Amino acid sequence: MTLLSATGLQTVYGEGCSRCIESTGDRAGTNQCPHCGSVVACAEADLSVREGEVLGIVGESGSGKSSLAEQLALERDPDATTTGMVDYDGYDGNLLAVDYETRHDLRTSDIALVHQHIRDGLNPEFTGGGNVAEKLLSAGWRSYEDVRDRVQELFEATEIPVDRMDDPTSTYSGGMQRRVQIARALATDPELVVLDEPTTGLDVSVQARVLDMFRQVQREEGVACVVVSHDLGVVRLLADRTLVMRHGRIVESGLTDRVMEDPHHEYTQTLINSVI
Ligand SMILES: Nc1ncnc2c1ncn2[C@@H]1O[C@H](COP(=O)(O)OP(=O)(O)OP(=O)(O)O)[C@@H](O)[C@H]1O
Repeated sequence: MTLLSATGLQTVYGEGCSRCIESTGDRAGTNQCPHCGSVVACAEADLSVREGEVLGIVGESGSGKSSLAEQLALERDPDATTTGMVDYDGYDGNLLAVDYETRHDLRTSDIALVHQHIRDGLNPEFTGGGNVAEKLLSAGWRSYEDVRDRVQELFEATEIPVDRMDDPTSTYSGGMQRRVQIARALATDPELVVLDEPTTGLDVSVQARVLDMFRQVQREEGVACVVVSHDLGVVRLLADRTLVMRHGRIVESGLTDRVMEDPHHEYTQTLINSVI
């Protein structure tokens, strides 16, 4: 069943003009409007995410992946530069237009974002356990025992040593901090997790372990996920379906195996050839 479906997602940085959309994108070969200089980070983006599925979004740096992901994770305030329609199972109307309180509730309980940069997602001065507990407290959990038990459960699931729970997050390794971000994202049993560049800043061997852990937890929990990465290997490992972005547009989409083995778009072929 479809959990989320989005149509016409668009983020423009700058004033924008009536010619921005026609003058940018894959055919134009740029995401910058030659008439007004605004950057069309993403436009005309339609996508859907089914319950429990992993959707990958891949593309080179600047192709608009994070801008799209931020919209899906309700990170951007709706304004003239961020438009589109998001239908979310169980909610009436456009999710991008909900009031502040509903947005806060959704982000606390239903839709979680794992930020690309660890500094954006965690407070380094809090303990690792505290960073996860904070999410539970903001969702209304009040019992100290329940919070502590849940944090311990999440530490175990994400393979963080439980005996480090009360140490400051700043003393954790990069891989452990990424795991704390994931534990925090999963804390309230969300239906959708958006992971933005989950391997940024991690050594290759640590990347593999974090991705394996995430794949296992994602399957066990049955949580739907949008994974954004410039790294085809990450998307190939995690995603059931994949979207390819270029110059702010989705240029190809399909089952991940099909996209990787029989890419239709010239740009996807180049991306794949560049890593073989
Ligand atoms: N706050 C901003 N102001 C102006 N332009 C921006 C802003 N944020 C992003 N952009 C531009 O929007 C375009 C898309 O950026 P975005 O971060 O969404 O791409 P990305 O594919 O996620 O790239 P990366 O992998 O490097 O994060 C880029 O050209 C970027 O320079």
